[in-house]
Amino acid sequence: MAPKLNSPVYPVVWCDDHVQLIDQTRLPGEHTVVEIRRSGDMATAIQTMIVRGAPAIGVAAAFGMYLGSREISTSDREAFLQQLEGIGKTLGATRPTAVNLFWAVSRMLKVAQGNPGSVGDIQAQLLQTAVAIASEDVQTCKAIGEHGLSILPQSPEKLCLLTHCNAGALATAGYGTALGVVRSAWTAGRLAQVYADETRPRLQGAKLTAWECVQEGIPVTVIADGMAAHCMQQGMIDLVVVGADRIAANGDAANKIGTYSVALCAQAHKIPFYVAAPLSTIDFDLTDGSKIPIEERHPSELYQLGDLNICPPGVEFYNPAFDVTPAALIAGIITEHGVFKPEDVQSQLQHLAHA
Ligand SMILES: CSC[C@@H](O)[C@@H](O)C(=O)COP(=O)(O)O
Repeated sequence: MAPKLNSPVYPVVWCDDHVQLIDQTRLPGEHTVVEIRRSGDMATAIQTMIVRGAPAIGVAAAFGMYLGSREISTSDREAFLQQLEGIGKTLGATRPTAVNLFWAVSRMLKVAQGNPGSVGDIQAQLLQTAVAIASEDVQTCKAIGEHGLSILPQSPEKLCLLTHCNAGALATAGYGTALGVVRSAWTAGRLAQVYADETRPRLQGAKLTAWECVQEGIPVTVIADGMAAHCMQQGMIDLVVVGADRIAANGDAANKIGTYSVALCAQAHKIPFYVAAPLSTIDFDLTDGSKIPIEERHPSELYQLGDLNICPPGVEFYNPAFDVTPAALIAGIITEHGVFKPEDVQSQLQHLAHA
């Protein structure tokens, strides 16, 4: 049996002089930690989804920037900053949808540009900033979890909550966004059951959300994505909470492919549909969700199940990794600053955004 990972789970950890990533491509069967010492390896780890989930990608990219800063050999400040920008571009080219990646790279670049000291001083401040981004993210997730308690429907019965993909500790620096709400509801004694959509094609729900719930002793039922509507029709779901990869200024939210269908089903059954995400996931530069870049991934994610090729030769594939749920379907966005109607996100939160 695979060794138990430490609980709570921290998927991106700074360790003396390198980063340790939990290899999420191998969970739940194997609990492997990958050591990352170079920015190029961090870019590959993000692209291949060893580390995944919007806030976790942001934290990983921040450490990638620091690792990259150590690879630059010049002591000339301007040349250093220019090369650092190039490293930011390499990291930014890995996954286009999660805005936390660009947010973290931009915060790291601003720190470097704003430091008038030597290259050594800048490198030291970059490491401090990456560590701060990671620890802030855990605190942010805990605040999201706390605010999430306020959206739980008042009922003498314990609640059944449905989620899609994995927005848990693994997808953040720790604790999770949507699963942060689940954890808080569980601790408060308000939760009966989590329904986890398996989340084709990569099965983050069946593999990662289910694994996290089992680690915490939270009752979890995995369903195939196509079963969510049926479960809602049967009255089995009280509430839907999902994460997000990028939220536009008007409250439209991109999340794992299939989230939009869940939101439509929830609307049809009058079940509240919430998005839980930190401020770093809101892209105030995009007026609406149609402008969110949607990553397309390799078709093998669709036709390969383990070593098995499940489709006949000659088939074409389309594999968008995310979809956009229109703000009109979202009851509220749970952030570290409270719960907001999608239409209020810009007016209430833009002034708080850092980078
Ligand atoms: C707190 S994580 C929110 C989202 O990043 C999550 O729901 C999701 O869609 C992750 O997609 P992934 O492709 O696994 O990186």
